[in-house]
Amino acid sequence: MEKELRIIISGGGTGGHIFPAVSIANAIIELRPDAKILFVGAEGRMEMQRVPDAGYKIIGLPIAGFDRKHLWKNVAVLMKLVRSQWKARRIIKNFRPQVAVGVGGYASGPTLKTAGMMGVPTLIQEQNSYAGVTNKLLAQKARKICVAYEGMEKFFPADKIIMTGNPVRQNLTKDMPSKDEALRSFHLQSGKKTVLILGGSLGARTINNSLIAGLSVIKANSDVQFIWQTGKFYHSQVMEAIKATEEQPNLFVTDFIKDMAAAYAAADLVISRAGAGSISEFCLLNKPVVLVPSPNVAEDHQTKNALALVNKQAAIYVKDSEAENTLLDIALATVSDDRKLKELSENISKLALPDSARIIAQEVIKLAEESL
Ligand SMILES: CC(=O)N[C@H]1[C@@H](OP(=O)(O)OP(=O)(O)OC[C@H]2O[C@@H](n3ccc(=O)[nH]c3=O)[C@H](O)[C@@H]2O)O[C@H](CO)[C@@H](O)[C@@H]1O
Repeated sequence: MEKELRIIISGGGTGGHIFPAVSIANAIIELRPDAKILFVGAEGRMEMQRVPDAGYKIIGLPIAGFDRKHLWKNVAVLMKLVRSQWKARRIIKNFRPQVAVGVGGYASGPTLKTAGMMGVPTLIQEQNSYAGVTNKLLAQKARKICVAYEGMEKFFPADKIIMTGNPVRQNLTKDMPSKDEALRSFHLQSGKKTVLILGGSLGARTINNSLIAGLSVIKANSDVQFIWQTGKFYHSQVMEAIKATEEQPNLFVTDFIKDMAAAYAAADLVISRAGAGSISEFCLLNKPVVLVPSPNVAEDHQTKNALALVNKQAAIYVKDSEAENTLLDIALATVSDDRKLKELSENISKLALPDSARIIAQEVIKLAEESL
């Protein structure tokens, strides 16, 4: 009889780390339905809700990020780090995984470091074109490093790197509803052009402000409708602004979209930040997109993510600082230009890397079996 596989997956903080993790877990279960998977996240962060939503168990560590502005506050952060390592040690002792997978974000640091110290092989997945601090630290001990962009030898030992692309949640490619069904679920009309507005998993201030500034234009263009994801932080501000303009029948507004398959099925055009996970989804689903990279991320990596597409005429680029003046006009002109939509869709489809989750899952299972 095959011995039971036991795998820890750790990381989170934003959807960009959580959803690839869920997708890897699903692919492992597809290949080995008997595998036991345990997630380890950070208390109070998004993964503590999204991972159970996806049907997996998660335990939280009391970890927090370093405060670069108020250095004195980091004494408490260091204490939390030590407590997290103890907790990670207990989790690993009880669960006895054969492999630990890190997807970046706070929790993967103490979990994978402790796993490595306890002799458990580790694999990390880096989603971006610029490696995160945690993954760079964990790379020395990791057995395999799965990446989505060329040139990652700058950050990681070349012999450990495997080019896999970013895993995308399986339901986005398998169970897409029809466009009409999708539109109905957002209480929007069929037969109208639809723009999906995404601010990454947390929402984007600039994108929200650009749309708020254009509310009267949106109202006047009643032949175009919008699905607008504001992010939790900005939701009430956006709702207030909309209320002030009275009725807006061509808008569906929400803080977070759970059913992204429906959102993509409904959309003729997407406006979005340039997070690595979102970009992988646009490529796989051949979605025409206007990208507004966040300027507030390490090494400006979203601009690099975006330019990889823009340089191949596979996306439209709007600079964050220019969005308030130009974003809505560009989106409205693009969504009514069928030739342009087709060209963007064809070009972006060429950049898709399907099968990413399955390839990573195979590597994870291989490592686990080696230590059975
Ligand atoms: C501000 C910040 O630190 N952003 C980083 C974060 O982005 P962020 O967390 O925004 O991540 P991504 O753009 O990579 O992915 C967002 C994910 O959330 C999903 N989604 C989004 C909105 C919604 O309402 N519902 C929903 O399910 C998308 O389908 C996608 O799967 O991680 C990415 C991957 O490491 C990085 O490239 C980004 O720079």
